[in-house]
Amino acid sequence: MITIENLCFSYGKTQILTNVSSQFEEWKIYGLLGRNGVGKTTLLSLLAGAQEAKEGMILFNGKPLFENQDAISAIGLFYQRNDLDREMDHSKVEDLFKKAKQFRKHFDLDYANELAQKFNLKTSKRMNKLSKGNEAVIQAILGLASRVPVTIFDEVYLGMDAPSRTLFYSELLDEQERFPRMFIVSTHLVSEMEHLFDEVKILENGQFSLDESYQTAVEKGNTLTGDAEAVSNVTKGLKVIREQVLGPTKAVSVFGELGEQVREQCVKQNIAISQMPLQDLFIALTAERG
Ligand SMILES: Nc1ncnc2c1ncn2[C@@H]1O[C@H](COP(=O)(O)OP(=O)(O)OP(=O)(O)O)[C@@H](O)[C@H]1O
Repeated sequence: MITIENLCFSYGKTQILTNVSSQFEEWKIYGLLGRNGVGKTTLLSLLAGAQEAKEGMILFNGKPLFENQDAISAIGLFYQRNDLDREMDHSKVEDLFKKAKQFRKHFDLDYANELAQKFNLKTSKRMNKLSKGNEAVIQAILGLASRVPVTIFDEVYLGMDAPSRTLFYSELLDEQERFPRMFIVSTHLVSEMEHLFDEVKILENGQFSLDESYQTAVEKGNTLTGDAEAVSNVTKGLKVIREQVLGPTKAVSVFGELGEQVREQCVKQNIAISQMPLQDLFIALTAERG
């Protein structure tokens, strides 16, 4: 398990993370969401021990994570193009897989080759001759086949075409069933990936503005649609995150638990309640404060 306590991080005078506290538990898939530049990659690199948290704490199974040998062998960070690839620019994909096998004791070479076939990736190709999409595919394969207890994918889908992304998502779910472990996945493709998530964390203004199970998160976002005046009355005092007026009809999205009273009012006044998809909830919540 990874625990973050009062984590602060800055690049020079620019504060990126401010007093972040949270937890990442075993056997769960976490979706890390946030607008461009909020600090997702920064947070993931801290979680992977690639840089040190100078203020606050990051613990791996109760002990400081940075330069902790147990954490180093248990956590893998996979992103579009990493140093291992660069060092191996003139090597073949099959050599990269063999190298990964030496480096990661649970790396499954047969599974990596099986995935390469599924993704139509020729393992005899040299690394510096790969398309951008295939570079991304390699990171997905390395992450899945490494079978490390904590697998972090930082926007690894970038450059992959739609069929490859779909294959990646289904392999990730299959792997999670075969060898349960923790996955932390940062993404902007919320609607495409939300079915993967057990937990959702939205990073905004240096903190998690939402940090809960996927189910709880989506149950909190509802759109009330009906007669404009009736909807305005029912939603008074609720946390409104989006409003749309369509002639005499109004659709108001609210965040938070809807009480029995509100639900009864909606039935009486013919106001439809629909749960917001995570993508819409993410846009509305993060657009709110710009
Ligand atoms: N090494 C660095 N030195 C200085 N500033 C940096 C450095 N790395 C990132 N930043 C800045 O820190 C902020 C957070 O960057 P980060 O890459 O963590 O965001 P992100 O949420 O992953 O963004 P995106 O979704 O666009 O990939 C950005 O403003 C970025 O410009």
